[in-house]
Amino acid sequence: MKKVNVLILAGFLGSGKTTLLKQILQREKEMNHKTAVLMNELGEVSIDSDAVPSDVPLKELLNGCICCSLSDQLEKQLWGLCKENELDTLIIEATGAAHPIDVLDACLSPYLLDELHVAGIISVMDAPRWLNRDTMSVQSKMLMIEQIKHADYLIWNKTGDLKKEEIQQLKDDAARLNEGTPSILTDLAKVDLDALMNLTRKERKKHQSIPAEKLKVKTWVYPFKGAVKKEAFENWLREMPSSIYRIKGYIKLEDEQIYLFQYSYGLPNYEKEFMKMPLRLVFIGENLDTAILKNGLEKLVI
Ligand SMILES: Nc1nc2c(ncn2[C@@H]2O[C@H](COP(=O)(O)OP(=O)(O)OP(=O)(O)O)[C@@H](O)[C@H]2O)c(=O)[nH]1
Repeated sequence: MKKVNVLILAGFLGSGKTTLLKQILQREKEMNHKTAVLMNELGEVSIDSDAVPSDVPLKELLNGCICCSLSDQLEKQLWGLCKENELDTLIIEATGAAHPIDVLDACLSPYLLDELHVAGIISVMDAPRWLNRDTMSVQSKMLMIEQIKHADYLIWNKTGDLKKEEIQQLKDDAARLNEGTPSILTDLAKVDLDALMNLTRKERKKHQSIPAEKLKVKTWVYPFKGAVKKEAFENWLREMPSSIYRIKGYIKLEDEQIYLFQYSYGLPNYEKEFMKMPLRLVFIGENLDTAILKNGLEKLVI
């Protein structure tokens, strides 16, 4: 029986996994491959699913991490996707807080052995965040190290504005932490998709699990009552603690237009949204002081 080729997309919050996923889906469509996506988000609200075209079978696991609290559900959902569709390829986008080996373990369950061929783990790393990782908690740093160590293909993303020494540092870190693994430096997760799809999974190395309770990454959703002024919002963002790793959701600006808003490692990004989406932002980070956040956000509403 033909097995479904599985790719696991890993990498810290906001590193560029969904940006890569969109390109893989486009390539698989051009190759006439039937592809499905299993997407996991830490928050209770799904935002990234909009990146998946409506003709691609999609299952979502929300409000937890597939490498720990949702691992049983991951097996069930994978089974369902394989049984309901005649798939060639299945892409799992893990949350940025997931340990890739724990996700791999769930895919290698005896229950799924006849269904899946796991091609490997692709880790997308936010290069500027990695270079400045000393501002992060020990656990988050450890998780990023694990995501690099266990990659079968390593993508240093967001490298466009880096200096020569920083590029060299990334190359040295890749060689030190995961010698011999293909690694590339890029922007907007642009990669040679043929090379990526011909991945070979390496021998498993011993891994260091990082339990969710130790990682302390939490999510919080803020529903907006109205539009906000972009300038005031961006001033507020600049004052935000660095332990807020990621924000995503829908926001209305003073032009009364709704935008898909994304924020990761200091960079805000707005994309016009033409559907009437609920105005809310998902915050993901450590030590979220939701009272202070709420107070600041309320003041922004026009
Ligand atoms: N400046 C810059 N922004 C990028 C690059 N790649 C991705 N982004 C932006 O970074 C933000 C996060 O990208 P995503 O692809 O959603 O990241 P992700 O890893 O899927 O995020 P989570 O699923 O929340 O962990 C988005 O606003 C992207 O447009 C890049 O190379 N440079």
